[in-house]
Amino acid sequence: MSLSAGASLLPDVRATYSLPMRTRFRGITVRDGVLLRGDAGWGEVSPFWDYGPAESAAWLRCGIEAAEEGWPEPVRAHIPVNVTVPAVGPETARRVVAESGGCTTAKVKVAERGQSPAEEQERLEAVRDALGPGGRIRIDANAAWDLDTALDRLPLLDRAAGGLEYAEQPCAAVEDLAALRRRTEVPIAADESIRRAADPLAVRRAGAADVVVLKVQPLGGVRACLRLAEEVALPVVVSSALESSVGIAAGIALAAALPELPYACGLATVHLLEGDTVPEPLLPVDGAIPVRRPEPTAESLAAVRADDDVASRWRARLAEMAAHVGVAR
Ligand SMILES: O=C(O)CCC(=O)C1=CC=C[C@@H](O)[C@@H]1C(=O)O
Ligand SMILES: [Mg+2]
Repeated sequence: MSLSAGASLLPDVRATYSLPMRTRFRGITVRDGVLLRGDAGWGEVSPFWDYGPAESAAWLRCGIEAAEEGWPEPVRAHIPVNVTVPAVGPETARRVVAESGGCTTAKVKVAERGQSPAEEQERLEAVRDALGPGGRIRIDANAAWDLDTALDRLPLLDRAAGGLEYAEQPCAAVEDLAALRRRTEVPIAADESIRRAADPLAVRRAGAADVVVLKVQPLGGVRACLRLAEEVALPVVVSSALESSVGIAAGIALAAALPELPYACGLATVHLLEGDTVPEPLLPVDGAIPVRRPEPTAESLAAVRADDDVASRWRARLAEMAAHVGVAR
């Protein structure tokens, strides 16, 4: 089945998976999605449920690229990755770092609703303690702070962490990121301002970031991200959208194909799931994930199969996304 030959068709939908999260993350406790299979291999399509059909269309394009076209040649064999520390208490944070598979960079979630600044500081102190002085710590506030709160919090969290590598999306608005960047020593990374923006290049024009975070599914696939990386001309961190290993493989393919990769990537998130779609998950060893493309098996898919209700919701959703992308089912 080929996309270039006449009418475009959706690759075979082979499975709908559903996996509990080990810790609540981004407000979700279960991750689910569909797996496509085409001539080039397996692809994952797993937009979060709060994304509508238009925004989710990019996620489908990424899955179709994986299944039908495959990815550009890698220029490296291993991708250094960060351990992702959810908004947990200090003891759990310490354990997450210790069980990360040798990661020396940690990305720590902050600005969780209902948590105090003191809890964030304790989490960062625990992560620094677990990583040691040579480790790197970045935080992600998911656009939750206004400019004044960010100006207030950043120096405190920078101190608690013993130095921050960068702060990811501290504020929502590009102008606020730019204003903050002018007034703080901590480098700024843009995530939502890239993946959920009508104009991802606005970040560059405004001088709003030192680093951009690229996620292959929300940005429409590996090739679309390579083009964007070239246009935006800032250092790139490839991060996951909490996919199973089939989807993580697309992020790994992007990280492997980028001409420069100066930072650890946020692709070690299979740890956050209770199980995986493949028998050999894409997890770090000595702080890096090897560049490979794991394949599901009948057994691995059976173990994570979504129930009929979830599967039928995904069928309906996929039909809406396919209509946006212009592929027939
Ligand atoms: O970057 C990482 O280390 C892991 C991925 C990650 O943090 C995220 C994945 C998907 C949705 C987000 O809430 C979150 C992020 O904002 O970066
Ligand atoms: Mg982020």
